[in-house]
Amino acid sequence: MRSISRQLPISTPQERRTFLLASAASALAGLLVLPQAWYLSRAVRSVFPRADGAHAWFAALTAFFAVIAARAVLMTVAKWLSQRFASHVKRRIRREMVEHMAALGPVEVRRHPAGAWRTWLTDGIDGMDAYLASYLPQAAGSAAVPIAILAFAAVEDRLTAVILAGTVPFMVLLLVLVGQAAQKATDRRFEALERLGGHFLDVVRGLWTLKVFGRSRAQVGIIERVADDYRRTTMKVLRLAFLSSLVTELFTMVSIGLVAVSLGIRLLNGRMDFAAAFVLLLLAPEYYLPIRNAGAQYHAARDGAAMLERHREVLETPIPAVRQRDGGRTPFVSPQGVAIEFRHVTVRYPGAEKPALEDVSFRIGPRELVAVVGPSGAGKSTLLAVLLGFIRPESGEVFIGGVPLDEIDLGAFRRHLGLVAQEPTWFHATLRDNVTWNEPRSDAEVREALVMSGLDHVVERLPAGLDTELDGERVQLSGGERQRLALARLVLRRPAVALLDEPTRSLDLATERALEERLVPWLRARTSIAVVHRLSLALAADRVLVLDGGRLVEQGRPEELLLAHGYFHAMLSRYRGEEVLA
Ligand SMILES: Nc1ncnc2c1ncn2[C@@H]1O[C@H](COP(=O)(O)OP(=O)(O)OP(=O)(O)O)[C@@H](O)[C@H]1O
Repeated sequence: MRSISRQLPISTPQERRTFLLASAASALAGLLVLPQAWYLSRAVRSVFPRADGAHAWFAALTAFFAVIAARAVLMTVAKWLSQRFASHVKRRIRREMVEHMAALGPVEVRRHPAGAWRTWLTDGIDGMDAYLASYLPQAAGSAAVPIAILAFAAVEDRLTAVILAGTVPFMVLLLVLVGQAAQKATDRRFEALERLGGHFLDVVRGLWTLKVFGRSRAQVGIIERVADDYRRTTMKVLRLAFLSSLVTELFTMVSIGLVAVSLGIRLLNGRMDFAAAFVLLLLAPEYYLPIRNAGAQYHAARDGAAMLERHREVLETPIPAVRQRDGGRTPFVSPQGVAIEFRHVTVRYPGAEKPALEDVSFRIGPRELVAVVGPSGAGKSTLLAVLLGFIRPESGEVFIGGVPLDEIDLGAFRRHLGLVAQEPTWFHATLRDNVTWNEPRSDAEVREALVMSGLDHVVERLPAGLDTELDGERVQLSGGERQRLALARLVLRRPAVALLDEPTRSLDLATERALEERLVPWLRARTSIAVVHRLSLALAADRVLVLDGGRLVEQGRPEELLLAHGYFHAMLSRYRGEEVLA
């Protein structure tokens, strides 16, 4: 439980204010139980004959109801403030995680499965309510009530104070023991929930492959197993939650019983005033209430704490490329591009033995189209990831316009970049918004981009043309159409540096050739790097970089490389053979 209190998720003054107010209101509502019990005992005593008379009875009862009303108001205020605090913290945590996720970039983000991200950002954060809105404010204000009751008992009746003080350590010890077991169980349950999210996502994404390979049933079996694991861990958590409730309830009953017996005996012997005994008897359950609440809510609170741990882990993951995010240097980039230089760059993915790029050096200038070729896994996409700032080299340096990439204001540099990724994405919006990114563009500009990318033929076939909603249900784009959409985006952006990762992979040969004819002059008008498997674009490039096993094994003009009869020549011979077969 101490570990939870150490992780107060407060980071803004507003959150601190709301939390303190909520805790104060909750503590005050708790403390009012003292006058409440006091006035009730006076009212009850006044009913007996020879007591203070009707007037005192009425006054005590009025005060009792006034205190109850004040408590109700304070509890409502405390609840409202706690909810406000919870929604502030949840909103901030969600924003911080999404912002950090965006800053980490795709390479780092993939270190956690997509399903885990989904679980954290939806169920995980929403599941923090019990922790943030109930557990924390109550826990912060709860110490005040038992201390006040103990002090009151010490003044009124020493023996009751001794019983109250003496029983608490046992209850805390029992709770700590159950809590330790519950911590492991709740953490396992949270992990099972993450796994479940991941497997569901795998099935939805990979249904084609799973069906064709006859693995969909097996996958359903896996989901059943994971779901069963989640069910079992949830049941274990619930068992422990019931156990901790049972332990605290039992112990509380025994302790209250002890207080009642000691008070009763002395009352019978006439050694104690009725009102004093009655008020202490009323206060005894309130004394144990915070511990009972802690026991009952511990498992829910642990879920919130587990989510907070994930939040901290994500925020502590260092952002790969950018050493200085704000106030970085801005290289001069002209519309014709910028000089990009790799000097002895070696890149290793976390945990990988072999580097993905090894001692790679080259230089590209403005108005130059460079094709990067090489077998699968050679490090071509990694080269682009380095340039985009998604992964940081282990050694060596990258210079943009003479400025080291590490010192660059990456946000400003990325505004000059355009990218056609290997698997282009589309968003739930109209085709026009997908091409323009919602930026105001003239019809002529959009038209030019459509023609250049070959997307115009696709638009003609769509029911509402450019205003067709891409919703994934009625209108879906094929792989080649998505690629053309990405190219249209690139052309419309007019970047100084164009990066393309297999831009024509899903296109048929005729479409590819037609596209290249239009695209190559455009690419040559800026700094362009195109990763290609299909080598016709490489033949049209100003220069070719050949990667193999992470090393830059050849570079030069395509005609020079062909004459050298090296890697590129061999690749081209194979490629031509495949093309003839195709
Ligand atoms: N996120 C990653 N984590 C760990 N290793 C990775 C990661 N991405 C790529 N690799 C490894 O780095 C090496 C280079 O991968 P990269 O994707 O750059 O190759 P590529 O030349 O683009 O391949 P392809 O042509 O198949 O796309 C490969 O061995 C790959 O397994």
